[in-house]
Amino acid sequence: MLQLPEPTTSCIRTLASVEEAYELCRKITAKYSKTFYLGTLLMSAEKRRAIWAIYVWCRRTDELVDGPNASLTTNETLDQWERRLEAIFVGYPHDHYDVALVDTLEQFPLDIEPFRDMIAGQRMDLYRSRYQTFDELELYCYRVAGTVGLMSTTVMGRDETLPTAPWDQPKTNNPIDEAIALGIANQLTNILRDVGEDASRGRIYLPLEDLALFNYTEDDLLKGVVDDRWRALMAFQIQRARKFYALAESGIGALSEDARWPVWSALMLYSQILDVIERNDYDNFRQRAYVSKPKKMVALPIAWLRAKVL
Ligand SMILES: CC(C)=CCC/C(C)=C/CC/C(C)=C/CC/C(C)=C/[C@@H]1[C@@H](COP(=O)(O)OP(=O)(O)O)[C@]1(C)CC/C=C(\C)CC/C=C(\C)CCC=C(C)C
Ligand SMILES: Nc1ncnc2c1ncn2[C@@H]1O[C@H](COP(=O)(O)OP(=O)(O)OP(=O)(O)O)[C@@H](O)[C@H]1O
Ligand SMILES: [Mn+2]
Repeated sequence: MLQLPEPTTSCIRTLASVEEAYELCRKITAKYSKTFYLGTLLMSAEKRRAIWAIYVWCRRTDELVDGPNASLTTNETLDQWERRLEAIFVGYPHDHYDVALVDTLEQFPLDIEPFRDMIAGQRMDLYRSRYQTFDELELYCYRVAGTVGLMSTTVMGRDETLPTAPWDQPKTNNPIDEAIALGIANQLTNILRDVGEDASRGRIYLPLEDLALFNYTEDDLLKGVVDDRWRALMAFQIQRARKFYALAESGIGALSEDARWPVWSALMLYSQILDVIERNDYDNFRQRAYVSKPKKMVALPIAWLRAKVL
C-alpha cells in the first residue's frame, strides 16, 4: 500500500501537487495511527501537515523492515533509501509522498541527522533479534522513536519566551532530552503491547538481563507463559516506561503554546496502553492492549487543561 510504482526519471511532471501529496500523507497517518492522527488534528494546519509528511516517511522506513515485503530488504535497500533521503533534503522528490516532505523541509528547519539515525535503527532490526541490556535497547528506541521526538519538536516549535541557556534557569526552551524521552516511552509501550506478535516472529525486544532478573526464560516468552514471574517482569517494564513519560511531561511546557495540547494528548493516549496492560492482568500475549475511542475522547479535555496549567 505504501509502495507506489517507481516513477521514471522523465515523469517528474506527473508527481502530485503539494496539496495532493499532503492529502495522501494525511490519509496514511489516519489509517495507520489513530492516536497520533488525533494528536495532529489539535495542531495548526501548517504543523499538522508537516507531521503527516514526517509520519509517512517514518512509516515507510519502518515498513521496509517490518512490512509485508520485509524479507526482501537488505542493507543495500536501506543504503538506497538513505540516498533518496539525501535527495529529498536537496529538494528532489522521488515520488508523490516525497513531494510533501520536500515542502515540509522548506517550511521547517529540520536536520537530516535524526532521519539518518532512524534508518540506522531499522538496520538494527535486520541483523538483531535480541537485546542483552537495557542500554542496548535504549539505543534502538532512540533511533526508531526518539528521533521522531526530535523531528516533531522542530516542527512544533519551542516557547520563544523562555531562555535558551541552562544555567540558573529552572526551565529552558530546548527540551531535547524530554522529546527523546517521549519517543522512547512510546516505543517501550509499543514493545510491551506487541510482545506476543514480536515473539511469533522470533523477536524479543525485552532485555534478556531483565528476563533473567525475574527467572523468566526466552523459551517461556516464546510460549507466552503468563505467571507471577511474567507479571513482575511486566510491572518492572511498565514502571520504567512511566519514568520516561514523566521526564517527557516536564518538557512539554517548553514547547510553543499551540503544541502543548497535541503533545499532552498523544502522551496521555499512548501511555494509557500501559494502564490497559495492567487491567488485563499483564496478559499481553492473548489480549491486545487497546484504548477505546470514547476513552481517547475523555482524555482530550484533561490534556487541554494540563497544557494550560502545567
Ligand atoms: C502528535 C505527534 C507530534 C505525533 C508525531 C507522529 C509521528 C511523526 C510519528 C511517527 C511514527 C512512526 C511510523 C515511526 C516509525 C518507527 C515506529 C513504528 C515507532 C513507533 C511508533 C508507533 O507508531 P504506530 O502506532 O503508527 O505504529 P504501530 O501501528 O503501533 O506499529 C512509535 C511507538 C514511536 C512514536 C514516537 C513518537 C510519536 C515521538 C513522540 C515525541 C514527541 C511528539 C516530542 C514531544 C516533545 C516533548 C518536549 C515532550
Ligand atoms: N486487535 C487487533 N487485531 C487486528 N488488527 C487490529 C487490532 N487492533 C488494531 N488493529 C488494526 O491495526 C492497525 C494498527 O493498530 P494499532 O493498535 O496500532 O491502533 P492505532 O489505532 O493505530 O493506535 P496507535 O496509534 O495507538 O498505535 C489499526 O489501524 C487497526 O485497524
Ligand atoms: Mn498504530
